[in-house]
This record gives sequence, structure tokens and C-alpha cells, in this order.
Amino acid sequence: MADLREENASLVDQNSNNKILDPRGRYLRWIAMIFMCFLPFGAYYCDDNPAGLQDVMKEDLKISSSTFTSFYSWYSWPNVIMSAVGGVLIDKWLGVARGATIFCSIVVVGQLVFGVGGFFRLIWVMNIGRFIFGVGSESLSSAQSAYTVSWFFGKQLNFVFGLQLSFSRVASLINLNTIRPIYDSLDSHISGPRRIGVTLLIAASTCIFSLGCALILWWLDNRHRRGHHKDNPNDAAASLWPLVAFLVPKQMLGTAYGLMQSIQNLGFAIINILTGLILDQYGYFMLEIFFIVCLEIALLAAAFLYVYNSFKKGLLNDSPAVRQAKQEQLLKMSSPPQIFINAITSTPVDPENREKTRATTNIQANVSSTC
Ligand SMILES: C[C@H](NC(=O)[C@@H](N)CCCCN)C(=O)O
Repeated sequence: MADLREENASLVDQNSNNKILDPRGRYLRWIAMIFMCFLPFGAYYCDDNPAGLQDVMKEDLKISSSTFTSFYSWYSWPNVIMSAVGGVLIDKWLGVARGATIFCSIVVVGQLVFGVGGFFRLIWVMNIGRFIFGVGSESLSSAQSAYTVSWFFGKQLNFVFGLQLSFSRVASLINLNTIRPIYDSLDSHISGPRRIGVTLLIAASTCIFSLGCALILWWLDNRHRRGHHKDNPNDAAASLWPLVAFLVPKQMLGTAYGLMQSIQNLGFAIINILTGLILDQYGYFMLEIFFIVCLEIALLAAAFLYVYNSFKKGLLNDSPAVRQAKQEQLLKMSSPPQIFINAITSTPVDPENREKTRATTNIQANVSSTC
């Protein structure tokens, strides 16, 4: 009787759920993708609120340029450590869905604190707000990447990463085009720091919207898990963020993205200081030169990675089919951290384990020759 009831319940469940939300169907992941794209919308929108309000912020709050740039330093410096911590938290304790929701909530709190600080012209409160906001925002980005890799693979992964990046840039663009009009529209009602504060609090609504997306995504993710018990292989064509997905095993992706963002934030924080120094001493022309030099360094790093990977016969330039075959072999034979090293260098897994190593090399040679 109980069995019959269970069977009926499952039938009802199957019938009541239309195809769109079928965990094994083709639509669910694309619906999830929309929410994934909007997940960091608020964070990207609010991240550059200070830039969109630069002149009025300096005027209304009566702050110097260096105090203004400190809003960005308070975002970046803590993240040199906190992004990595956030990534580890996602992998070890929180999981992607809970992590994304928690980090979204932290973003909301950070933006609210920033706004309240502005309203009362308390710069130290604003700095704390940016600190909280930054911690949430960067770790949210790790969670978004980990989400993407857990839902998509193969060629789709690159497409989805690209789309998400476009959405993020659109959010920044919308901020730059709307935040000042929002501020201006408050003209007759309030003035001075209060006007800045209210503008920032209105902007916080985008973060609350993103929090809603995180909750919906959590629910969708639960459905998705019900339909997919097996892990997908992570393969993708080479470009920065998806590239990590096939170098690092899935259970370490949060950590890997967190670490990348830590290093990125160290760069932001240092560049912030250098930008101020160069601008004060040499002006905009030298600043442009400095940025061009930075770009050249990045280009050289990419070229080095390409050459090194080709030289070591690593995974990065392989077709998805070859990469998948190699990955599966490496996964079978390596501990997670070793996989990362192997993936990029194709070095033997363990010197004591010659047999296994020889087998991997043979397989890789076979795979290379057949493709
Ligand atoms: C995808 C990439 N992400 C980052 O740069 C992260 N540091 C997250 C930035 C979040 C902004 N609030 C990018 O945006 O290019």
C-alpha cells in the first residue's frame, strides 16, 4: 500500500512538472543559465557605483581623491585573502548553492552599510560597507563559476561563460548610465550626503534582485541534482575562466576560482596605488603608457602559457574529445592537487608508480595519434 502511494506520488510529481522543469530535460539548464547570468548583476551594478557618482560623491561627502579611491582599496585588499577563503568555504562546507546565496546576502548587507554610511557621512562606515560588499562580491563570482561548471560542459561551457561575462558588463554599463540620473532625480527632495546615501540604497535593490535569483537557482539546482547523480567531465576551449574548469577537479573549483580572484585583487589593489602615484606625478599620458605595459605583460603571460603547454603536451590546446580522454585517465590515477599539475605539464603522476605512468603515456600517445 505504501509502495503504491509512493508510486502514485511519483506519477503525480512527473505529471505535474511540465517538461520545462524536468531535471533530465533539455530546458532546465537554460532556465538556470538565465538566473546564473543575473546572479552577480547587483554586485556588478553596485561595484562601480562610486565611479558613476565620482564628482558628486567627492562634493557631497567632502572627500579627497584618495579617500574616494579608498572605496576601491577597501574592496580589493581584503579579497587578496578573502576570495581564497570564500572558495575553500564553497568547496569544503557550504556547497555552491548555499555559498552563492550567502555571498549574495553579504553583498546586500555590504551595499546597505555603504549606503547608510553615505547617508550619515560616516566614511569609516562606508569603508566597512565596501569591505563587506567586496568579500561577498568576489566569492559570489567564484560561486557563479563553480555553478556554471557544474551545469555545463563541453562547448556549452565557453558559451555560457562568455554570456555571463557579457551580462556582467551590461550590469556595469547600466550602472554607469543610470546611477547619476537616479541621483539627479532626487534633486528636489534631499541634498548632500543624504542624497548620496539614498542613491546607494536604491542601488541596493539590484543586489536584492540577485539574492532572489540565488534562491531560485538553489531550488533549480536541487532539481538538477535529482536528475544527475553523476559528475560531468569538465572540458572547455581555452579562455581564462573556463580554462580553470579542465585544469582543476570539480570538488576544488571554488578554491581555484577563489585563489585566482585573490591574485586578481592583489593586482587591483597594487594597480590602484600605482595609478594614483603615476597620475599625480606624470599625468594621464604616462598612465596610458603604464596600462599598455600592463596589457603587454598579460599578453606575454598568455603566450608563455600557450608555448609551455604545447611544449609539455598539456591539455589546454586539445580538442574537447582528446582532453576528455586525457582527463579521465588522469582522474583515475591522480590525487586532486596532482591533477592540476599533470593537466598543465603532462608529467608522470607518481615516480614510484611506473606502470600506471606508462599506461597513461601510452593512452595519451594513442589518443593523440587517433585524433
Ligand atoms: C569574470 C571576471 N570576474 C572577476 O573579475 C571577479 N574578480 C569578480 C568581479 C566582481 C565584480 N563585482 C570579470 O568580471 O571579468
